[in-house]
Amino acid sequence: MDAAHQENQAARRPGKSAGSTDQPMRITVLGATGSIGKSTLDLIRRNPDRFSIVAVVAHSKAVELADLARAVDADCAVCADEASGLALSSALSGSGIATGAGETAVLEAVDRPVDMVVGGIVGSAGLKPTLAALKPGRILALANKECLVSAGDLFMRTAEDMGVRILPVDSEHNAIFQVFEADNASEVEKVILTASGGPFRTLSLAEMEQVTPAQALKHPNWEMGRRITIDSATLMNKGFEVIEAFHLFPIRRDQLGVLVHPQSIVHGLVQYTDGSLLAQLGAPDMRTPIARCLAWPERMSAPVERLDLGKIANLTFETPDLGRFPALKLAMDALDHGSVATAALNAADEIAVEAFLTGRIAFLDIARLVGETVDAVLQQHGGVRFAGVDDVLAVDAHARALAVEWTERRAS
Ligand SMILES: NC(=O)C1=CN([C@@H]2O[C@H](COP(=O)(O)OP(=O)(O)OC[C@H]3O[C@@H](n4cnc5c(N)ncnc54)[C@H](OP(=O)(O)O)[C@@H]3O)[C@@H](O)[C@H]2O)C=CC1
Ligand SMILES: CC(=O)[C@@H](O)[C@H](O)COP(=O)(O)O
Ligand SMILES: [Mn+2]
Repeated sequence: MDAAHQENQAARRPGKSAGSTDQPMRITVLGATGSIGKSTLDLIRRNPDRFSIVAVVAHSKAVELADLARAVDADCAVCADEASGLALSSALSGSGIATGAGETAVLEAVDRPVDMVVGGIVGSAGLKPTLAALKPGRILALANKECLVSAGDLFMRTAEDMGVRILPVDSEHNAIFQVFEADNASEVEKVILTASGGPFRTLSLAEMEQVTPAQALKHPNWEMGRRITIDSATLMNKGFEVIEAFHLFPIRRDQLGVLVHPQSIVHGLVQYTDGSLLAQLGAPDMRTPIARCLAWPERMSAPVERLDLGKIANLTFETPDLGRFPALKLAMDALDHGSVATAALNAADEIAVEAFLTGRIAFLDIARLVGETVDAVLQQHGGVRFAGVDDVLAVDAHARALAVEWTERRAS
């Protein structure tokens, strides 16, 4: 390559991104000890000039959080669990890293000035801190999909009021984000989320009656936390993702579709009125969508496997079977019923997944429990409109109580 060509190439290279300004981009990571949190911190550690970590937040894994905080030289580390505060402060004593524990400490950590917050807490426990992260001038890289399932309208309204840009971390939504042409939104016909189908994709309902937590925790393609892994096995995760997509993109409910794609290589697709179907492909490694968010609107290098499509050879697609995977239908129906139903859906599912993992209910009971709980909550709170987070948490608490009763009846 001659010098003039090199100069030309360099001139075409984008100079700065949200993360490559003169000052490093300041980031807070919620759910730092989880699968999303650790993938995020891995990318950040590889780019110390580009990013600096302000706060890392977890629930109770104090020692692990302390190690991560040291590794990225965070300003502060916080456990949401009050009782883990002592373990955290001793693990970080002498490090110069500030520590805290409990809900107020989490909200104070979220309040520290940053450019981006990565929302990687699991479940509706993430709702308050992630809502609190919505402050003017920030970007929210959102993985915690339960925020949108529990409180999508409220969450998106707050983000809009605050002028916060939400970048989707969830692989399907990140894929769609990458191929969704905002300028041609009115020409979008369909948005398609792919689903691996989970470990029980080919099992009959009778066979699924017998499956164990250990089998359900073996996702065919992704390494993830326990809750989302079980949700993938029931396809509730895909139902949540339909709700998530409805809130994230300017589309109607009837434009959303799900396609089972066992290889998890094609993550999401957008179909346009001219017949074009645009897709994003990548190895099943969350560092690709996370990197897309961290570097947005540019790109950055990510240490993920490169696809060799010649070797992969076959990409296959199937229509989801709602008879064998009723959780997907429950979620789509909940979206049609509105906010109360989706909040109850998430809360009931959190209880159901935990009950399954601890051997108190069977795998197929998850959808039974969730369906009956959503119906019962709708009967009582059907017409409620969420004005604030406390309204959401009231429905969430009611659904949890009913779901616990369901589990107890099952066990007796
Ligand atoms: N893993 C993945 O590949 C993907 C995940 N997502 C979504 O991202 C979110 C995180 O998933 P994942 O990383 O797999 O989950 P993990 O179970 O691996 O991690 C959950 C994280 O949340 C923290 N946490 C739990 N409860 C609280 C709380 N009350 N306050 C503060 N922190 C809390 C945990 O802390 P501690 O370790 O101390 O308990 C941990 O850091 C979920 O919403 C999931 O649906 C979306 C797409 C892909
Ligand atoms: C990695 C990710 O985004 C998960 O949400 C993943 O999609 C789960 O796999 P399923 O497609 O099996 O739900
Ligand atoms: Mn996903």
